[in-house]
Amino acid sequence: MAKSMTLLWGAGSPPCWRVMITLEEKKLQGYKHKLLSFEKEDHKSQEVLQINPRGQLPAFKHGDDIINESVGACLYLENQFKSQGNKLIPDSPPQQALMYQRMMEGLTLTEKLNLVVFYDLYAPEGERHDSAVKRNKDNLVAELQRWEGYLENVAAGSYLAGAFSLADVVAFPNIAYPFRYGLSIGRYPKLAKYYSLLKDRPSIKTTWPPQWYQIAQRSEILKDL
Ligand SMILES: N[C@@H](CCC(=O)N[C@@H](CS)C(=O)NCC(=O)O)C(=O)O
Repeated sequence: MAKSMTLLWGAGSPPCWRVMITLEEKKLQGYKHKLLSFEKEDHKSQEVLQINPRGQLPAFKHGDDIINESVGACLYLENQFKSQGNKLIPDSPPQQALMYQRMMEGLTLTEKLNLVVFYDLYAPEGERHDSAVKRNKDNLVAELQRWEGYLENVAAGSYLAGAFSLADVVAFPNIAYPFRYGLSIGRYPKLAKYYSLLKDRPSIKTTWPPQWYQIAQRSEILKDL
């Protein structure tokens, strides 16, 4: 079954990582995959555009069915392979509600993080403002503190919505990311604990971005948050 799946991915991309974690959790090893380079603009190649006309990664298909949006792909895989591997959507209404809530909030975290880390990419020279940099940083601090608060209320050794779920699949890459950019363990102890709980989970360890092994910390851009 996995053999009929193709994933074009970029190393360190949180959306790609989500899909890869889900494929591992659902025991779908053996899917075709190709690591592409953002630096070489591989994501704008015909090979990607044929699957993802936005020229973004992930580009994912199962047979002839294309589902590129990372959260959509995770939901698709869970729904298609419900009884295979780990169950990623809880049944009980309160846990399911919390799971969907945190899963979708994970996208807000992505957005706020990207606005700080990739500001220079989004705003061309001449259109950059110190006030925007400050506002984006303040928004990210508020968002990270919100997640710190969520984890404050989570039982020790537990995940975002009870058992490991799609909420963790979607949010974890965006929690790992800030630490790679120097986020303070001291100021965000709950996030740091959650990060260290999940980093050794087999599905996460196996899919760890290859270049992160070479350079553990990319920069210190988030160290003062
Ligand atoms: N909403 C998409 C976002 C995908 C996305 O932003 N991918 C980035 C890599 S992290 C990308 O390909 N960026 C290159 C570009 O937009 O040109 C998803 O969640 O799958």
